[in-house]
Amino acid sequence: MPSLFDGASSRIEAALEHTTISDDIAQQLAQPDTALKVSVPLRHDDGAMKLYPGYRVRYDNTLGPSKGGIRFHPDVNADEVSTLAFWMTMKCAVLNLPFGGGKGGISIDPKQLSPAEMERLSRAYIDKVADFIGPDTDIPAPDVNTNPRVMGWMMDQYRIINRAEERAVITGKPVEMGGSLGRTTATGDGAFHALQTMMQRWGRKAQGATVAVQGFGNAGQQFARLCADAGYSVVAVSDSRGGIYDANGLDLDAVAKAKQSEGSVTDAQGEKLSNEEVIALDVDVLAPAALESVITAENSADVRARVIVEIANGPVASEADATLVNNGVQVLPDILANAGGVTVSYFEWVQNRQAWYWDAETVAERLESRMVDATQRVAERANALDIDYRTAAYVLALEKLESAARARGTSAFFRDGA
Ligand SMILES: NC(=O)C1=CN([C@@H]2O[C@H](COP(=O)(O)OP(=O)(O)OC[C@H]3O[C@@H](n4cnc5c(N)ncnc54)[C@H](OP(=O)(O)O)[C@@H]3O)[C@@H](O)[C@H]2O)C=CC1
Ligand SMILES: O=C(O)CCC(=O)C(=O)O
Repeated sequence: MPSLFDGASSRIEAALEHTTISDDIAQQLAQPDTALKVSVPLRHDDGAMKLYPGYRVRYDNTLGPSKGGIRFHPDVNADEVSTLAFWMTMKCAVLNLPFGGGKGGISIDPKQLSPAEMERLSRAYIDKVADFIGPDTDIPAPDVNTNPRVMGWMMDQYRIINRAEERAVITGKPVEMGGSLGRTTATGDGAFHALQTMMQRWGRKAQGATVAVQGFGNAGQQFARLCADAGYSVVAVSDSRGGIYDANGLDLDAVAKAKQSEGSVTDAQGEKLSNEEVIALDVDVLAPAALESVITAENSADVRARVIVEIANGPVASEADATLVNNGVQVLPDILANAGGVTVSYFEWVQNRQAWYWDAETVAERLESRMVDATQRVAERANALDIDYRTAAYVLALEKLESAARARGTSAFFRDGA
């Protein structure tokens, strides 16, 4: 099996077959521009001191400062962080955001930490990466197992180190600290706009269409709620402990309550099923909203959904692409479908720099407009070239990056006006 990174970058090769741009850009994107590995010290509540591996990668800065979340998870490693930073590069390019791609993380199980340990860990991470990040160089944000509270601690630590408040250094902060309204729901909101835009193009109706969502966190939960409100029937949801199913549609308020009070969706009413079974459900829309590579060469033929909305980053391994395309499964790719989060992060950065804050309606309208525009551009390019949506999104991203690299003129690949 190829590494996560090799699998991800193979999509560039596929896209280059459908565009006339120089493959110099593929060379430029073959590895991260800068990668930092640190040891993050944490004094546990019982007095024990342990060191955890931490990472921050600035993948490519052609379009602007690198941008991307910070993940706390036991599986975080250098290959994963680089891959996530690569996807951020492509995502920001598809959305026409003035950012390159970055990502960070710590290899740790945050579920074993008290709130005080989480705060010390978040501050210790910033102690290690403070010289590497900045509002004009690299701007972190939340990802799996990190949230506005963690971003607030991190921004505060950056203030302590620099002896100056710098709100635009981190996005996804609490609103009280300069966070944008609408950032918490933005990833789910954006995925929903991408789906609705495509449904309209296909002439398909939401009413009664069935949806399964794997992952009931920040992004998955909001997407599920919007789908239910729009008339879809959300028949299955899952989290790290497994899933639940109801052919008549789940009561999402009850599911959220069970998740909040008991820690898992599996504590709500519904037939129990495994995460593997969620992937194979006969539904109209499958939304993987948890981790990478849940649809692989092994299980891709089991997918019965008509549409996959990639809310997670990299939920479909590259080896599964061909089977899904051949089986007529329409995949709305991660670098489009989950771009709502970074888009509102961009809005937050703009608001921080102007010290001028937008109301919730303005954020929502601008997010919808950007998501609809990007989805239409991807769909139109896919139709024009008779290719799948993922390849079309990569074509758009590569063209954007290539023309920016040429305009910049500083890249080794584009010297002398070549
Ligand atoms: N937050 C954001 O703004 C953005 C997030 N994304 C991507 O969306 C995905 C989810 O992120 P986010 O919602 O923020 O993260 P959260 O930490 O809020 O939620 C993650 C969810 O995934 C579940 N999960 C973890 N492992 C598994 C597993 N093995 N099988 C099934 N479910 C699992 C978790 O379960 P449990 O609750 O039990 O831990 C949780 O419900 C990630 O891929 C992330 O990179 C993409 C763009 C932006
Ligand atoms: O909001 C951001 O800057 C990045 C969010 C993120 O990590 C992602 O889109 O995967």
